[in-house]
Parts: sequence; structure tokens; C-alpha cells
Amino acid sequence: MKPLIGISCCIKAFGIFGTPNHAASDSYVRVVLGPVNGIPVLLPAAGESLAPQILPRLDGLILTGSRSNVCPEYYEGPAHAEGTPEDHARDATTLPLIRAAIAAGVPLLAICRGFQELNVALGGSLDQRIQDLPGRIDHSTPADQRLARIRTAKAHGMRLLPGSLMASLAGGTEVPVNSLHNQGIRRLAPRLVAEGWAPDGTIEAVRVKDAPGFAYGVQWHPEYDWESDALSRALFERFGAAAAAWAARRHMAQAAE
Ligand SMILES: N[C@@H](CCC(=O)NCCCC(=O)O)C(=O)O
Repeated sequence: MKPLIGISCCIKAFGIFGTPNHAASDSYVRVVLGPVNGIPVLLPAAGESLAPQILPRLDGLILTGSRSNVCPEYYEGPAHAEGTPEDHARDATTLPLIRAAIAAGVPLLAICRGFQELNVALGGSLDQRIQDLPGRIDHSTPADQRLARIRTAKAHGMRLLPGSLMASLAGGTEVPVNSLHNQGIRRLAPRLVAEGWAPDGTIEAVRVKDAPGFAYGVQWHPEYDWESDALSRALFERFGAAAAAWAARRHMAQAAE
């Protein structure tokens, strides 16, 4: 029985009338059908009431990347600069969903925006334009960069914590990663342990230290690299194995009811 993997959606305005839609990139569906070996289930940005209704039916949760940004009101940050994309419906859905998934032990993998949501959901904060901070590199890609091979190319190295899961999956403590973000962790949430850093100290990978199940976040985009990158593929395979084990337990519990 393949695990059901929830994929967080954003609100996107499509079409000539710009009507709101719930959307997620095909790259997340493909990675769930590929190395995760699960069944993708798109989760609409339907607000906090979604979590208690959908989590009992899921075996894993992927919090996706997005150009939109977590609203600063969730971490006492300054208002975003004019024109910074936000997605209030997504925030209202994913932040409680993350807390509920971790509490229940549902395997969770948070990617880029999702990584930032994980940190905020657990009490951390964000810097909004790390490229403007002294000593920091530009981790973003131009919004008009239409060439995916350039936009998603390896952008900087990442140092991994020796003995960490990430280091074991990578087979070492130095790996290159892509980089498509302006924001980054400012105050690390108390329940998170950093396992990877960019050369400028930007946190690139975290583990939820007291989670009953698999609960990791990454600032880079493994869904763009898994077909060629050992760490990205191994991360999805490890997440998929955790979800498959969760599915087996869930179905056994249902059979015993
Ligand atoms: N908006 C946040 C998070 C960045 C992020 O998730 N980027 C994904 C972009 C998707 C794409 O362009 O393919 C930030 O800027 O830090």
C-alpha cells in the first residue's frame, strides 16, 4: 500500500480574470511518484480547520517552496517591503498543519518556503532579504530567469553536521546545493537543530529534535535535483520509507478497529 503524501498548495491567480486557484508545482507531484514512491494528494490552502480532518488520512506531508513569503506577523517581523509576495491563506493552513503533523508523528519534509514555515511554526523568526545583510551572499535567483537549468543550478556549497542524518545521506559533510530564496532563518526555533549551513552561515537544513517521527526541513530544492544528486534523492527515499512505515501502522490500526 503506497503512502498518501500531502503536498501543500499556494493560492495562485490564474487566467484572464485572475481567479484564485489552489496550486502546487508539478515537480512535487513527480518526486512523490518517483523516489518517495507515494501517492500525491494536493492540500488546498483551506485554513487551519484542514489539519485535524486530513492528517489522520495522510502518511506524509511535504511543505512546498513558493515565491510568496510567510507573513511577518507570525514572527513579529517588520512589514514586508512593498510588492513582496505573500499568501495569507497558505500561512493560515500550513503553520497549524506543521504543528499538528509533528505532534502526531506524521513524517514531514519542509522545502524552502516550507522550511521557513517550519521555523516560524515552532517559534523561530526570519530575515527577509538576507542578501542585504553584511557578510551574506545573494541566495536568490532573478524572478525573470526563465531558464530552469540556470535558475535551479547549484549555487553554493553546504557544510553538514558530522554524524547528522543529512551527512549520512550525503556521504560526506560538504555538498553543493541550488538556491532560490531571499529569506532565511534569523532566530532558530527552540525545537530545531541545524544540520547544514551555507558558506555565509545561512542555515540550509534542520531537524525537529524532539519529533516522534521523521521531521526535517531544507532551504534548498531537492525536488529539482533528485535525478542527478545523491543527497536529494536519498532524502526523498528516506522520507518515503518513513511514510511507508506510517502507512503500514495506520492501516494495521484501521484493521484492528
Ligand atoms: N519566498 C521565500 C521562499 C523561497 C522559495 O520557496 N522559492 C521557491 C521558488 C520556486 C521557483 O521559483 O521555482 C524566499 O524568497 O525566501
